[in-house]
Amino acid sequence: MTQPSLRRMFSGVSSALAADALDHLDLRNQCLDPDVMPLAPSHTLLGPAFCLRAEPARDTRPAMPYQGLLRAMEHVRGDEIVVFATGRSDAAGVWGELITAACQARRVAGALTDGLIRDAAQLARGPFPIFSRGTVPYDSKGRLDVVAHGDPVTLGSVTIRPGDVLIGDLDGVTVVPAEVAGRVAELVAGKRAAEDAFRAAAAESGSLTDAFQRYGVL
Ligand SMILES: O=C([O-])CC(=O)C(=O)O
Ligand SMILES: [Mg+2]
Repeated sequence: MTQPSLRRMFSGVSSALAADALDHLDLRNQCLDPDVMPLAPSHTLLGPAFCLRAEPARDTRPAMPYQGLLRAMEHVRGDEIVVFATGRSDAAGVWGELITAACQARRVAGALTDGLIRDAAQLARGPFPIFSRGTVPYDSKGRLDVVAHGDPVTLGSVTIRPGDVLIGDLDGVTVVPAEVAGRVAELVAGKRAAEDAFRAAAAESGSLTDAFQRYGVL
């Protein structure tokens, strides 16, 4: 799916609205763990996933460090979001300002990891959206090696396949499987209209019960 069509389908759609639509399709396990959060409140994600996976390094003093990472990052395309699966590792900051600089030049749409990042002060001031569990100053060299890219990855209990649509904001990250993206966009439009009507009614009457009886959403 191209970014312009994704933008058209999901413009302004929150992770919560997307999760509600997925609930409707009985896809009830599509949100990442709640500790995966944006580095800055302005950091939001919308785009297809580019997946890579890291494992604990075999060699703490590698002669040729970063090889898997460098190889993988040659394949990421503009508009994609790099999904860096680490098995929720605390071993190293797998993302930083140098990787970000290259990604910005390629117009990559953002980065997401179930691990940790570093260079947070610079990155929090920048526009490139980054979601992670937190920060640590350690380098990945000799700690975590990228061992695969282009394959599905699992973050916590949620599987992300290349091309699945990621919607992230301050609430967290919702993963929309690519094959239901069109249906989710339709359901979101309906829920959004109902929420708008609910909000107006609730603001006027102050009664949640009344608004819920009229519009059937919350
Ligand atoms: O060295 C790394 O893997 C991450 C990093 O600090 C950067 O991208 O600046
Ligand atoms: Mg750095």
